[in-house]
Amino acid sequence: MQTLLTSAQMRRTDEFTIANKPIASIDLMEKAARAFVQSFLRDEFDSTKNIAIFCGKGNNGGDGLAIAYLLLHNGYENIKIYIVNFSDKQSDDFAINRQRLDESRYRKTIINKAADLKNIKTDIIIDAILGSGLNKPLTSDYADLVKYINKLNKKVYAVDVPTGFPAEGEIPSDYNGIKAYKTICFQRPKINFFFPESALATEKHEVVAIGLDENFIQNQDSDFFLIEESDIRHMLKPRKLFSHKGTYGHALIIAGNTNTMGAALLSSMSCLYTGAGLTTACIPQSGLIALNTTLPEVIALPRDEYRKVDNPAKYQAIAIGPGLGLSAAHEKLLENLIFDNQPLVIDADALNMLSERPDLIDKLPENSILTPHMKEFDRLFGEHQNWWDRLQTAKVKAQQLKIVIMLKNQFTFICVPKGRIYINPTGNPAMAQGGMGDVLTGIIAAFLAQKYASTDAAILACYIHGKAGDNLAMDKIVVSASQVAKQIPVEIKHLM
Ligand SMILES: NC(=O)C1=CN([C@@H]2O[C@H](COP(=O)(O)OP(=O)(O)OC[C@H]3O[C@@H](n4cnc5c(N)ncnc54)[C@H](OP(=O)(O)O)[C@@H]3O)[C@@H](O)[C@H]2O)[C@@H](O)CC1
Ligand SMILES: Nc1ncnc2c1ncn2[C@@H]1O[C@H](COP(=O)(O)OP(=O)(O)O)[C@@H](O)[C@H]1O
Repeated sequence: MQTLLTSAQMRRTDEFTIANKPIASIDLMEKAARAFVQSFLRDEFDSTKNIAIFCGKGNNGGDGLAIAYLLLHNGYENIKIYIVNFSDKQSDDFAINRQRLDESRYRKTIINKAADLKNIKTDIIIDAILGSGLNKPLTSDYADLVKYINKLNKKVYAVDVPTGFPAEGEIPSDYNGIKAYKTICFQRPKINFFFPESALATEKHEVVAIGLDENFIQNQDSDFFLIEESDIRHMLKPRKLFSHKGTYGHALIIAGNTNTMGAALLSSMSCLYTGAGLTTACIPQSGLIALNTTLPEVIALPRDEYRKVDNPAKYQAIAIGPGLGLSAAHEKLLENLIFDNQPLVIDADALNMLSERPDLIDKLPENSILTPHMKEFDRLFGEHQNWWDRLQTAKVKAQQLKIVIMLKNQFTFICVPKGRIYINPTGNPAMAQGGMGDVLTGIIAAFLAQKYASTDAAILACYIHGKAGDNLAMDKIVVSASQVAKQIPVEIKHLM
């Protein structure tokens, strides 16, 4: 897991690295600039392009100057350097890089106020005005300059963080910072890059290592952790010699209705393909033929007037919700399951019924897993105006109720009872299609059936679900939920 840090913690890491490694502050800046340029050159290899580099007077601007220097040395002739002179202060390393530039033949333009800028002709912009030192919203000249740059509608590469974008905390809905095409950030992604609102500031980000002390970073106190493939490889348990279906547990999927039988099929299919020893689908009578013909391996349990799961203890995992439909009978079924006090996976309509019965929320069995998307989450726990606040609520609820909350999105946040938030990096917009969440629910149930702890099951399921989607999307514009389900055993095999 990568520990993710706030700007203040990054600054401390910076200081610690300089104090404890044989590297001076200016050399760290040089390393950052080199790492930026390496990544930039992979995208922009045409050295005849016009590049405008805007540099503030802090360390972000210092990076910008070093980047300009390196690009010029790489044969990029058409570089214009703009020094944003809106403050009397300058950082030491900015000053050193500025002096180096002053002593060279390279020219620069000083901008004393936003209105100084007129008729800039450029193909590409590098934004090094303000970085992680941002400590208030952009106003006056900074706001005007950024507005001007955004209006040029050019490809903007941001250094470390787009100017005006808060690295953590609430992202204002009226965000007025730089709108970058790509942000190349140092050592760790900013926490806020994982929120949907970050699309206002950057289309994508790439993290480049600059030699900061990894031990120091990993040992910082943080709630945020980015899941890595190596974690998944460590967590997965191989199937054992002499094992049999009983070894891998029995999962019960309570799902489907007359018009939504597909949801039950998708969840059951992914449960089967994730390796549960036995999968039983509790479905409406009307779905029996569909189940028996499409998934002959799955046991059918008709749900007519079904109000109670007989002997729930015989299942190692119970998931309820996909395509279930809302009814008094289903609500009773959910209530009874909650009173049975066995951990549950609760998705879709089961979440919607739960939001109508707040009395049941407090009674959720410990280690249950809730898988809401944004709207389901807000129905359960109240409206939120932004993702930062929503995530804070999810974190608190997961701790209070001792459950796992998977707040689904492009980057899903997995909030666990210990107060940690795991961020899943896999998945892509080709997966934005109905049924994808049903598949996720089946995968979670299968991992629980195989006796993975709730937190591990949630992390594994989310990562592998997204990874399957990523690999399938390499040559497809859209990936269907059943394709993802069928890809799961292939992904698990690759990861083992
Ligand atoms: N740690 C790392 O990994 C490494 C970091 N490096 C680089 O350093 C960057 C951080 O640099 P930094 O700390 O000097 O701050 P930076 O963003 O340049 O701002 C300068 C000053 O602007 C001011 N200011 C803030 N907000 C404002 C506003 N809205 N409107 C007006 N003014 C505002 C504020 O000054 P103040 O208001 O406090 O006087 C602030 O101090 C980081 O992003 C990365 O690029 C690498 O070089 C090496 C490794
Ligand atoms: N753009 C995307 N990038 C990554 N994952 C996505 C994207 N869109 C959807 N997904 C994933 O697909 C699933 C959708 O869940 P959900 O909205 O409950 O779907 P459904 O109810 O149709 O089954 C989630 O796991 C989500 O993370």
